[in-house]
Amino acid sequence: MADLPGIVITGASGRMGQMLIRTVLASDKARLVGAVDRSGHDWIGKDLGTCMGGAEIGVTVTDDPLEVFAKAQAVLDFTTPEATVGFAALAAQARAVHVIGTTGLTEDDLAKVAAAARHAVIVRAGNMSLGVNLLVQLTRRVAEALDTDFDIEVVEAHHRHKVDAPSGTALMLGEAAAEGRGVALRDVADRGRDGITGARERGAIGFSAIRGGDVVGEHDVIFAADGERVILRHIATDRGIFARGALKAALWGQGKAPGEYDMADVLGF
Ligand SMILES: NC(=O)C1=CN([C@@H]2O[C@H](COP(=O)(O)OP(=O)(O)OC[C@H]3O[C@@H](n4cnc5c(N)ncnc54)[C@H](O)[C@@H]3O)[C@@H](O)[C@H]2O)C=CC1
Ligand SMILES: O=C(O)C1=N[C@H](C(=O)O)C[C@H](O)C1
Repeated sequence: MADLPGIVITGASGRMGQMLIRTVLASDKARLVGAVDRSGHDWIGKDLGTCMGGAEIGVTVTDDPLEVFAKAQAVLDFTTPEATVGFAALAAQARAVHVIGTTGLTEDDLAKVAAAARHAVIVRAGNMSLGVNLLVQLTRRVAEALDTDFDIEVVEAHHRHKVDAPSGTALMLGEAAAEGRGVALRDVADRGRDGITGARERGAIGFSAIRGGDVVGEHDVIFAADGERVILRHIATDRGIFARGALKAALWGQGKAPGEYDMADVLGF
């Protein structure tokens, strides 16, 4: 048991944090060695098991990441951009594999993550599920095959608590579509339409976001031409798919050379 990679989970009380905890505790390939949440959260200083409504498990939730990262081989991090940038530097210092699921990172945040990846392994993806990462490959191939007679639109739906848009997944799909077309997403992205927008530009990749209820995550990539539409779709109904992907990434990253990787590397796509 002591030989198994030790995992720390940040954002332990969150929707993904709790799913990651259950996934790691159920795994025979890793052991949970720490749980972190933000200063002031009412779980700090308490046993994680009791916080989650069960028996004690001997892991105390802390707001001191450095202390627990030092005993970890991997950190699973689904928190906020600000927290993730800080964790990237600390995980690199501890030489722990940092699995980043957090979305909504700015260019500046990404530069800081890239700097940390010079010293340690970082696996970052806006979606860690097998199905979405397959959809990314399919999107690239369909975009390669169809010309700009086909308008590309990415439509996503998420629960009412989500704070960023477009979703990290929508951006991954948009990037894949742009790559397939041989263009840069930043040059063709059409985000946040409202009012008299003018007609759609040929070659644009559009994004739309729906927020409501408890939707786990739904993504459509629509290729719309005159007379026909091709629609690629992924529907997530259980956050376990993201947590299993994150744990797989943490195990895959052990012993790899420092650098920034994604789920396509982990899954061998
Ligand atoms: N890549 C993927 O496969 C997926 C990514 N996500 C992303 O993960 C992130 C979290 O999503 P949810 O769990 O739904 O959010 P949530 O709001 O339920 O959880 C966030 C957690 O982070 C904690 N936190 C905030 N600041 C912190 C700090 N400085 N230190 C430690 N903990 C801190 C909060 O207290 C909370 O427990 C979002 O960016 C979301 O888009 C979500 C699902 C899948
Ligand atoms: O916030 C979420 O919930 C999710 N976020 C990720 C994203 O931004 O794409 C992944 C998943 O869709 C759920």
